[in-house]
Amino acid sequence: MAASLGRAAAGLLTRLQTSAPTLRTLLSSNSFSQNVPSCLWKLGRLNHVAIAVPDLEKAQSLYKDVLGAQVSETVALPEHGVYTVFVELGNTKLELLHPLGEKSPIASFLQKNKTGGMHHICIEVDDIKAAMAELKKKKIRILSEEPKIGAHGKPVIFLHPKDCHGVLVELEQA
Ligand SMILES: C[C@@H](C(=O)O)C(=O)SCCNC(=O)CCNC(=O)[C@H](O)C(C)(C)COP(=O)(O)OP(=O)(O)OC[C@H]1O[C@@H](n2cnc3c(N)ncnc32)[C@H](O)[C@@H]1OP(=O)(O)O
Repeated sequence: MAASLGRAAAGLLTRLQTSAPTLRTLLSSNSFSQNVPSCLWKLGRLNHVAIAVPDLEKAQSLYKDVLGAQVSETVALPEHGVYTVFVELGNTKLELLHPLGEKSPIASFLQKNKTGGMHHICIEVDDIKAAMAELKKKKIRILSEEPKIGAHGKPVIFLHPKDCHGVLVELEQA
């Protein structure tokens, strides 16, 4: 009786020793980690790429008349200090931006980039408040205390370009 108990205990010990690395492999394998959310919010699709332009009519005409894209009317967004025009591209959009008012956030950008240039990218998120909380913890500077309502009538925030490898990043609640 004692001998058979001893043999069973030894067998169990052997199985435990071999199962620990197996468990580690399983835990680190893709099939396992893909099902474990790393945070409470998720990035979605690229909503738009924004281009600051010194002459909105000329830029509109380039995309509409020369490149044949579908181009929206000009919309003034005084709370953002910009005029916007959207260019439909099928898989995403371009947002043409032009300064509105004396305190426009794109004025100094256009002073440095006289002929215009890529100003920001906008990526959708499923939970902007959760994104803000986590990004703050990770010391990414958010350029407003609270989300603002963006060009699509949805809450948006901007992340400092110096914390995003030189690119101004807008996050929009999907
Ligand atoms: C309607 C809405 C929507 O789509 O829903 C919109 O588009 S609103 C679109 C307009 N709104 C926004 O952009 C809101 C968020 N933007 C901001 O808060 C500001 O523009 C900042 C990004 C903080 C820049 O502020 P400001 O122009 O006063 O500072 P600054 O000229 O001294 O720039 C500080 C440093 O950041 C760099 N920097 C400035 N703007 C940049 C940009 N767009 N992309 C990459 N780098 C940029 C400068 O070169 C400089 O680097 P160096 O020190 O190395 O020279």
